[in-house]
Amino acid sequence: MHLLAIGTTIKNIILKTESLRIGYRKKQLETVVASGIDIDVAEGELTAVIGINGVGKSTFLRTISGIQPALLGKILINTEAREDIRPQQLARLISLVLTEQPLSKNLSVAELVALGRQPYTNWIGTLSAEDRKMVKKALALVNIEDLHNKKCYELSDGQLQKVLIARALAQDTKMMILDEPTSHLDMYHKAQVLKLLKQLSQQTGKAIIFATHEINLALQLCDKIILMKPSQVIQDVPKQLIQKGHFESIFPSDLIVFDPVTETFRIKT
Ligand SMILES: Nc1ncnc2c1ncn2[C@@H]1O[C@H](COP(=O)(O)OP(=O)(O)OP(=O)(O)O)[C@@H](O)[C@H]1O
Repeated sequence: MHLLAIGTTIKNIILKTESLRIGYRKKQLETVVASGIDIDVAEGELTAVIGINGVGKSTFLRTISGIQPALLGKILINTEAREDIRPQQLARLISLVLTEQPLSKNLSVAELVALGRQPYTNWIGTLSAEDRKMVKKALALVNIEDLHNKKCYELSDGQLQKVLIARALAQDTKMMILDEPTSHLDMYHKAQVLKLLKQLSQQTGKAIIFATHEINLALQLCDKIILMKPSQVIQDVPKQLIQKGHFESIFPSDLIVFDPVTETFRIKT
């Protein structure tokens, strides 16, 4: 078992990558998006993946979650090589919340959240008492019990995002991966959803990894940050990344600057 010492606490490592290279392969042609990725994520940790548009955040999340193959290197999930894990077992280890995923908005909230139980139900999808209990618990954790009978087409973007998070919780996995969970949300609801992820990582012990453009919020809330730059991918705690000056060079400096004192980006005047 891989363990990580954080202060005096020892935590299980849920995800580890070694010399990982990600990108796309078409016939003989390999397009490398990022390489030399060495990261680890432990239980109960909230980790943000940040970086400019097109740097490879979604490609990274799709690769670690098994939607697309790695070009090179290792991905260990709960100490097992990802390619050795059968799809059914992977679905019990990783839940995914993707943007723009096709979903039937004709379903009620409870029905959509119940889809998270698919890795556990029989082939006709009959819910057991345990499945129903997990759906109820997921709705309660996200604090949306009052929505359970609503149709998904009746929900606001913020409510729908919470329903998708509840579906991932109902899947009862060690790790939850979200790609831009706060896109389309206003400032208040962005903060609300990210705060919810923080609480869930602490309450449930899940490792939660999400891609985001909300750097200011991620710096305040996350245990760790995976910073993707065109030349390298670095993982560290927010304080260390700030102290080492990594945020000063993320964006071209003509428009916005990072203020290490307030730990926020500002428009250049
Ligand atoms: N299916 C694909 N085939 C080939 N190249 C792709 C494919 N999908 C994405 N890319 C390329 O991979 C690179 C990384 O894209 P990716 O979507 O992972 O970036 P991102 O950091 O998530 O971007 P954004 O912040 O804009 O969502 C880009 O150059 C993109 O054009």
